[in-house]
Amino acid sequence: MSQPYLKIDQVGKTFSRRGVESEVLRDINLGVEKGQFVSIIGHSGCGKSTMLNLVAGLTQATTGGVILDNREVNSPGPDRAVVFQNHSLLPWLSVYANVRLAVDKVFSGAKTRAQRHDWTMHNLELVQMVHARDKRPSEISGGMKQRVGIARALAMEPKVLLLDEPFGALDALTRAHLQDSLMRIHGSLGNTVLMITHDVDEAVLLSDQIVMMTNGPAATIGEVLSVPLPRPRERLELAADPAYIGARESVLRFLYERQHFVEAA
Ligand SMILES: Nc1ncnc2c1ncn2[C@@H]1O[C@H](COP(=O)(O)OP(=O)(O)OP(=O)(O)O)[C@@H](O)[C@H]1O
Repeated sequence: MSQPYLKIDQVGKTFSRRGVESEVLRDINLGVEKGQFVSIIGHSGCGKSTMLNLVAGLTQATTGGVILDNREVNSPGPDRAVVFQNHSLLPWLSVYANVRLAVDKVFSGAKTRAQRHDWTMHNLELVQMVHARDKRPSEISGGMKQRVGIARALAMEPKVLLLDEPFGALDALTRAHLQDSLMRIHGSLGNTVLMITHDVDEAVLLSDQIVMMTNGPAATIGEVLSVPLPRPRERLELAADPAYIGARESVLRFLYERQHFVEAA
């Protein structure tokens, strides 16, 4: 059988701090096919960010490993671009320069200056941010900053886009706009995406698969739900769609019946 494009293989992660060991993840096995949009959902503190960081190469697995496109992941690299909840734009650079910096880093050998400029502008267009290209991050809204972060990540042409609650800090309307943008971009570019979210509707609307994590310590994947809704998806039409309602209910049942949130002591 052929390998999935992204494979998390029997991964376990134990942190050691001042001689105290805490097992955060155990026996994580997940395969993601090229072009799939996969969400990870689970209660706070179960280890979702740790899992994403392992794929990003920011954390090393204690056991098992991560394989992307037949190569083992051991360190961060431009083939895995991460967008965090709180934007990580450089405040002294313009919107354009923030994206251009990533473009120059990845494509300085492969594209000419003019091509790198065009590529930067193309990615700003994708997220509809060309109009603010000369602004600094402090001069634009939170939603706009996340758009720029997404443009910067897309501009690196990563093999997998890693989104750690990218819309978590935004108001509901801005969030909906950005979800629609992301769906449109995924629809046209076919990116492989791994996204952490706490929002059940967001997970169902955007995903092909929803990975549901059990509570920690030693959290693992409790269930993977396929979302069989055809694309392109329209949020208003889906609200009354039985398949959408069924998927939403499955995730809610998992989170609130099978895996109650227990507040850490
Ligand atoms: N570098 C670290 N050293 C020690 N413990 C860590 C480290 N990083 C994370 N942890 C612990 O691992 C557990 C899982 O954290 P993680 O941030 O992955 O969870 P999460 O599901 O993403 O949480 P949330 O939904 O609240 O963002 C937590 O108990 C956290 O304290």
